[in-house]
Amino acid sequence: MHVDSPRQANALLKKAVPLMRKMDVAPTPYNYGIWYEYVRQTSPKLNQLVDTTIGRLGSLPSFVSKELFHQFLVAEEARYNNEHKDRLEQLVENVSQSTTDMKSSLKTLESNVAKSRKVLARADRAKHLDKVINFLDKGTQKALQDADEFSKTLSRVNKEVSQLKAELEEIKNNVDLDPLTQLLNQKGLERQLYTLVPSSEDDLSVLIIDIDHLKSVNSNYGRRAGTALICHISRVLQSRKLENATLARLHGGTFAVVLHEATLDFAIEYAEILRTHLNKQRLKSRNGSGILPSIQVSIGVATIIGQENPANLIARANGYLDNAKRQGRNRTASR
Ligand SMILES: Nc1nc2c(ncn2[C@@H]2O[C@H](COP(=O)(O)OP(=O)(O)OP(=O)(O)O)[C@@H](O)[C@H]2O)c(=O)[nH]1
Repeated sequence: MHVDSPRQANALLKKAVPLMRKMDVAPTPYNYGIWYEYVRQTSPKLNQLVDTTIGRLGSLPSFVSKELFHQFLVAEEARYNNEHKDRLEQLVENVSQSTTDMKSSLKTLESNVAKSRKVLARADRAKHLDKVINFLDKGTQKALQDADEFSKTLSRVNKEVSQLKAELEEIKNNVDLDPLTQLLNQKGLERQLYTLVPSSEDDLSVLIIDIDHLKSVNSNYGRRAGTALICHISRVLQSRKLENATLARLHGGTFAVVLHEATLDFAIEYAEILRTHLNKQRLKSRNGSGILPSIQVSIGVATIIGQENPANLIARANGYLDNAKRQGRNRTASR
């Protein structure tokens, strides 16, 4: 997957958004995703499909962009990872082997039946009846065994295919989620922001919250304690979530909170409430290495300016977070 720098993303969005407006395309995450990749010219096939659809229908209906999104964007990230590919290849190999065995077994039975028929057609058939019955009995027993084996293989394969389908479906649904906390991941957050920005009126604020000295927590108390700390903060953020807010874990110990209809002053106040609440919490380490120091986080807060694009807004909040770290950590900065 390619990751564009904020500058590149900005330039691409400047091309994509006017096109979307011209086509009267709704500002949904799917549409942003598709038109972003369209102007980026990531896949000639995608561009060709978009052009053909617009040529035929005069626009790109949302069900088409949703399908293209799953086909071209999700597919790239999630659909067929190597593990799934290997499992599918193994399945096809198993079915193919079983089918060959079954075919050869049926052929043998067919030839046994033909031979028996010939014997029964002879004048002295009475002499050979026992032999023929035995012969046919053995042949059918063998075919039944093989058919049973084949049917077992088929149901194994069927079960495995259903499981693969379910796993792929889950990957598709979770492509925007952070597996550790089930909050949105960075990509999910960006998609959300693309839908929120057009309707915001200078009142969309972003908090980037980063755990202070997570590296030391990992080395002093073990990585499990560090991960437990990440999960704990995620739970605190969820329990203190404001209505209409969006939460994400961007990476490691870094979270984002998007506040809709929140001025900069309000967002700073809310950031301070979260930070001081976290300061009062202590986590106990399970491996007996003691109680972790009080939770400290640094927070960068930015409020959207005019038609600022999401990547820029996040980059500004990250810049303010760096300022909070430089000024000594465990504080909120908005400049
Ligand atoms: N336990 C745990 N650690 C993680 C996880 N993801 C990333 N990390 C680690 O978290 C640490 C984050 O370090 P930084 O943010 O660079 O620095 P820091 O020690 O938190 O220091 P400051 O952010 O400057 O206060 C790195 O050592 C990562 O390896 C995770 O899921 N669990």
